[in-house]
Amino acid sequence: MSQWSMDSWRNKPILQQPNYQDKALVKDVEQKLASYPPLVFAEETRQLYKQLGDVSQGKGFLLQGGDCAESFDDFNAPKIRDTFKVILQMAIVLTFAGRCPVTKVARMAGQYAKPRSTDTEVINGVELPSYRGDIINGMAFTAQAREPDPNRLLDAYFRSASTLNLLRAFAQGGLADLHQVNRWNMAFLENNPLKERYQDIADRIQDTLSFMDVIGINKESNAALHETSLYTSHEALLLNYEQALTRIDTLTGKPYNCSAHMLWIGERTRQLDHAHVEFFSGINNPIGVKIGPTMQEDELIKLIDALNPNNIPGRLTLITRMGAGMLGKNLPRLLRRVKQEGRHVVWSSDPMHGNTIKASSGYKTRNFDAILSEIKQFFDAHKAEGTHAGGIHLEMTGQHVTECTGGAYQISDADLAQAYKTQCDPRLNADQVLEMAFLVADHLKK
Ligand SMILES: O=C[C@H](O)[C@H](O)COP(=O)(O)O
Ligand SMILES: C=C(OP(=O)(O)O)C(=O)O
Repeated sequence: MSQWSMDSWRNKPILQQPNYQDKALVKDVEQKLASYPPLVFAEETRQLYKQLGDVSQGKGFLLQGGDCAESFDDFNAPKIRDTFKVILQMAIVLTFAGRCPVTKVARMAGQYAKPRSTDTEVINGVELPSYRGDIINGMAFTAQAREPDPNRLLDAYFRSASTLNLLRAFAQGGLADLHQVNRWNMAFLENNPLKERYQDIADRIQDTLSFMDVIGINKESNAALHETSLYTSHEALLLNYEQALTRIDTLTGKPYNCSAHMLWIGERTRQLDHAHVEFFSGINNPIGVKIGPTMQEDELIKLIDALNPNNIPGRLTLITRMGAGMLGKNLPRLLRRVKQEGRHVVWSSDPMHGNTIKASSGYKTRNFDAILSEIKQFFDAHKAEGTHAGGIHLEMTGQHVTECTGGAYQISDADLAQAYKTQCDPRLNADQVLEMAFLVADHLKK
């Protein structure tokens, strides 16, 4: 077996990569990125690793969510703030109603690259390269926009740094203060049928805080009451970007990817003998891998062993994305085998990617009932197999979009056009996320 090195992935087959014209510019950009400061610190990554270790042992729940693809144009504070608040709000419902510690991981500050089903897109007889995320090319349907541009790697780095900076400020600077729980996205809650249920949780938290204050436990003595930890993650598709941001940690002497705390390998790039598995086998961050319905038991064990040969709890999260119609047949056999073989993993459910359909109006959408059904089946399968349903992975936004049909407001195919803003796949809006949070909390409590 050949030795792992930071660039040993370059000798392996690789899928879903842009074909840049100017190869010299790519090298130049990679060198610049490698000389820039890391975005996260390895020690933070180890804290997340430890928390995920607890989750894999049944002591906690992973909430991972954010945009399908972050956008260079729609890059502003309100958008970052609103998604941050929806994540907090969902975490509060899960923690309080579900009585379960929640580890929060945002699909933010780097979620810029998209694998695609086809290399090209045809509109009115014109064929152009597919849009692959703002780190690669532009969405506009012109030959110029669709040409992959290496300078976009630098733009993505600076935007990620800036997003992360604001997330850290929100997490530690007071916005996550539990005393503010009533003010997190209350505007959108105003007409929400679940408002009373959320309000009840918020009131109970306020009561608890008042009581704790009386007995001397307050935000001066306990940081957990006014700060939170929010980790970042993205699909690590562009390995030259990930390599450039991989650094040897001075405390441990080991390589850590410092573009985000957690990275995941997508369903389309997780082949055992390919570049993505090679690269992440040598990186020390917690890693996720997407698992679709065709995954076979033997293949899964080999993949687990390639990415977590020492079977360390917290290292590997298996994010299943099977589709509501496929999960019942395919998840239980995988749960059974992984349990039999004694492998430590976090099982998380992505109920989005297996449920994408084309609406009659032509939009790519996902039906809320199908999403809920996949989650419900995920919990039921774990219960039946005696394994821990450890997390949820959502494409969602804090904004008022109409991208997924159904939910309390019964968004129909015809409504999709009202606010369909995603760069690629349909996201849950803040109302739909809250509705889902209560459902998940009910399962967690059970
Ligand atoms: O988010 C995941 C993929 O990038 C996305 O589902 C691919 O979409 P496509 O099938 O339209 O290419
Ligand atoms: C591309 C993604 O998912 P998958 O690999 O499961 O298709 C994603 O989560 O953005």
